[in-house]
Amino acid sequence: MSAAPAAFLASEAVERHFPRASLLIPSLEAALANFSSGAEGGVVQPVRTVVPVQKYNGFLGVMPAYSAMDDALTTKLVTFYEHKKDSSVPSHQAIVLLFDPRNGSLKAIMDGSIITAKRTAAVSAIATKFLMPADAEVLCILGAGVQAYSHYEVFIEQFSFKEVRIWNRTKENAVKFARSVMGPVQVCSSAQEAVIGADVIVTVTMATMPILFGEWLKPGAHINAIGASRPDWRELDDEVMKNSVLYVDSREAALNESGDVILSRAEIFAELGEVVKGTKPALPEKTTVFKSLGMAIEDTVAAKLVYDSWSAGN
Ligand SMILES: NC(=O)c1ccc[n+]([C@@H]2O[C@H](COP(=O)([O-])OP(=O)(O)OC[C@H]3O[C@@H](n4cnc5c(N)ncnc54)[C@H](O)[C@@H]3O)[C@@H](O)[C@H]2O)c1
Ligand SMILES: O=C(O)[C@@H]1CCCCN1
Repeated sequence: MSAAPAAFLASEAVERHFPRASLLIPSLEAALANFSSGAEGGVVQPVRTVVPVQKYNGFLGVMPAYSAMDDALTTKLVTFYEHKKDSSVPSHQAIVLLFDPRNGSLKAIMDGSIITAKRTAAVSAIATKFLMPADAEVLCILGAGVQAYSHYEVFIEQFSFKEVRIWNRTKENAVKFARSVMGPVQVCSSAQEAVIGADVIVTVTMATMPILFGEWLKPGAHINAIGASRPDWRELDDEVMKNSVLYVDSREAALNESGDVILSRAEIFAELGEVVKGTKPALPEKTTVFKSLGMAIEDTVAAKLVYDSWSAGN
């Protein structure tokens, strides 16, 4: 006897079954809370394995996870390469493999790029909901790549900012961003100009050295720090890290992978899942950083959502 062949869900199918990042927010909140509940949360998720491909400035990440609550077993394979300006391929490419947890059979292979873009932005939206200052008016995005777009989409849907600003190292991509999204976006010529007075800041760059400096920050601002996922990479300077209350997705991952956390020696206050559960407070009146490394369990719940919708024939 052999298992039924695995389904292949290309990016169009994933997009069709996962059209909006916000659809995932309830299951992501549950997954974050379960992850931060230890053994009783039923999440098994080792820190990802990352293989450097030094010759080409690239990395291969392997991200397995099992959620007992969702009864879902996946692994994501993701490559991330420092972008060559003339490169025609995206800097991040991914697939997610979904297994039948009862017998180990492979059920589906699906595009992982859309899942990565949307689940990351949805988790940042969750962090922002808890940690942004009351009456936040100004959103600032540093970076104009894939994650900038996915964050913009879910943030505009979930919150009501009066002003959105963007800065990018290559200004023409910031201009392109401002022209292609639905609402008004102000293109800034420097990161400092974009950050000063901002209430919520999203850093979504491939920077390896700080691009956000503490001296620019409005007290009480909330920062979602999405890039710099290597132990020697930074997006935030020491002043940001030391003068903010630091939330992370996973303590273990942050202490292994985040240059911003490791090199600044900043103290981790809480995992986001602990805030969702209510065992650690959200402190929206303080300046807060949510350092996101990205967790396999987020891909697991996203892949389950896509697969369940697809197999129901929606
Ligand atoms: N935390 C998570 O869960 C998660 C998930 C996916 C991606 N990421 C990270 O988010 C970041 C953005 O990912 P993406 O898919 O949007 O990448 P992308 O390649 O689409 O965009 C990268 C952006 O960074 C800018 N950039 C590149 N090098 C820079 C530098 N040295 N200084 C300043 N800006 C620079 C580029 O101009 C571009 O706007 C990456 O660091 C990526 O690894 C995190
Ligand atoms: O969680 C993720 O999917 C990404 C992969 C690339 C590095 C940063 N984190």
